[in-house]
Amino acid sequence: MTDHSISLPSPAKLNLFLHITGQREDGYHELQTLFQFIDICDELSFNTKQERSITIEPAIEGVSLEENLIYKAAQSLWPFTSEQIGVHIALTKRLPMGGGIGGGSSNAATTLLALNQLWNCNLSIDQLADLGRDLGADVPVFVRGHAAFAQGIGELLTPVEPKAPFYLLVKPNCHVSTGQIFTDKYLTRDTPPIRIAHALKLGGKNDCLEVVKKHNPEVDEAFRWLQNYGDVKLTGTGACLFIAYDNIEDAKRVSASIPKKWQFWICQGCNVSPTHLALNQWIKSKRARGSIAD
Ligand SMILES: C[C@](O)(CO)[C@H](O)COP(=O)(O)OP(=O)(O)OC[C@H]1O[C@@H](n2ccc(N)nc2=O)[C@H](O)[C@@H]1O
Ligand SMILES: Nc1ncnc2c1ncn2[C@@H]1O[C@H](COP(=O)(O)OP(=O)(O)OP(=O)(O)O)[C@@H](O)[C@H]1O
Repeated sequence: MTDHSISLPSPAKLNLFLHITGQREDGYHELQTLFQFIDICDELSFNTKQERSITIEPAIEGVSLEENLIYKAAQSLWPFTSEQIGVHIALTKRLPMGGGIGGGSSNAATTLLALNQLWNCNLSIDQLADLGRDLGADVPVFVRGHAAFAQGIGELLTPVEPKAPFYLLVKPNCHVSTGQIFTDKYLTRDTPPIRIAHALKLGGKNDCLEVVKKHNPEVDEAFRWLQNYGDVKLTGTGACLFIAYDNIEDAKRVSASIPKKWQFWICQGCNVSPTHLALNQWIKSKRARGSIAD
């Protein structure tokens, strides 16, 4: 890595619970959720160039360049750059899309954090989180880079330190439409609000689960299979399901018999985002080379 290039991991997140406490006039839902990162990551490599263009390789199947959240995030920083700077971004995609683990939002946040450095935009984390909010409800937590209790429509974040167990994460073979879940008239929308201390101690449930299972029989099937092996949870609006284990061997034992049709990962919760750990390392070595004043 040089002053003109950086490679960063872009992690997934889990919603350890997700309560819907109401709905606003504009249709958006008021939530309470607990975000924790996990150590499965996409990888993004950024190389600046002396022409004003943003290129991404490889393209994501089914997503045009202009729709790619990486492109949108880079574009949102244009107003804070000089005319003659651009970027080429190499993407290694590992996170499944539409699984409720926030890969697109994470990629957007990683791009904001990287280009803020490489393009010398000098924006604060608050400013980057504000830009991120316009790209997706989950972008700000990835920008801030700490596990958080979220309220409002997901934008009011309080950093927290939940336990960081191992997780068995399973992806049923289907793609859940977030819009379809949030517009279902039978969605639970009146869970009473809880306090942070309660959330950390006792956790909660995912109010989307029943509606997600109803629209996606494959989630229902995977949920019933996993129920034999622990306390199964849905992340976001799915389709991914997870079980927490204190011991990695337990996760491995269950994973050995998972039906072949479902993808799975064994991972660990992280309360600090791997993106921030790598970025701080890069800033430190840049300082050591004398390129940034303390
Ligand atoms: C449910 C979560 O996964 C929890 O982490 C996220 O809040 C959803 O994140 P996302 O997919 O990035 O969501 P967005 O792209 O911002 O919104 C997708 C759609 O979900 C609905 N939506 C989203 C967030 C929210 N608090 N209320 C909503 O009703 C809206 O219909 C919106 O059009
Ligand atoms: N860089 C990107 N990576 C993944 N998806 C992207 C990206 N850019 C745009 N998208 C679009 O965003 C959609 C949602 O992607 P994402 O991986 O964030 O879903 P998700 O895991 O369900 O997230 P969430 O929990 O935020 O709902 C994808 O189906 C895709 O059409």
